[in-house]
Amino acid sequence: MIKAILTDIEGTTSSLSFVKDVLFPYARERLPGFVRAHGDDPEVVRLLDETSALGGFAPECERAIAQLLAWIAEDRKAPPLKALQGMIWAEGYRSGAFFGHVYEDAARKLKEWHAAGLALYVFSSGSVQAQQLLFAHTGYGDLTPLFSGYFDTRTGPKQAPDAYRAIARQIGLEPGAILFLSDIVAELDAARAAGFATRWLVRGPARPGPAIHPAVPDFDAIAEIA
Ligand SMILES: CSCCC(=O)C(=O)COP(=O)(O)O
Ligand SMILES: [Mg+2]
Repeated sequence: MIKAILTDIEGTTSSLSFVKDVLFPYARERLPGFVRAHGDDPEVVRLLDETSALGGFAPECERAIAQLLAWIAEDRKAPPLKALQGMIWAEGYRSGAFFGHVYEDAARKLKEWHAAGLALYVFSSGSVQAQQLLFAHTGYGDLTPLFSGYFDTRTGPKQAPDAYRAIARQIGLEPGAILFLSDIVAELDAARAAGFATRWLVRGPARPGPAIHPAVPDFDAIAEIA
């Protein structure tokens, strides 16, 4: 019996286009200026040091900026990049430059599932701060009260079964009691290998895929949960 739902964001609760065409360019344009302006912020210094360590070079601000921009270009889900993007998006949400996009069916079903007693969690490559910002600033209001917790790649890569095992331990449920929702089959494979139930979100035209992950066009089609 499903007791908790763990959901991906990009392509699942929210559109690919919002992340790729709104959030990513906003952070890319502001990242060099943000890092230079916050060079004495201990958290930014820590993230730049982590960038240098991951990149294999001695700590140096301009070198770290170049590394971060290279990771953006290849959409590398490096934790210090994702953390800095979240810090930059905070200003975008605060100033009203954009809202957090959430599909209508996702917002409605998340509210229904929460009201029915299911525990809701998020697992995204975006930092926990970025996840909370997105759900706090949606067109359907602040959805953060619906969620019991957030996980990012500091728990582990989304395509690694161990990340889902760690999440199940932290949630305190057997993996089989957790349903994972994602648009990416490799993520669903990892969750399934850890024992999670899965649904494959295929928003837009239907695509052939593995029967082990039932395909659904939206959250309304996940009817048997609640
Ligand atoms: C928290 S919104 C930004 C999502 C993000 O940064 C990203 O890389 C996409 O991650 P997801 O795991 O949600 O596909
Ligand atoms: Mg996704």
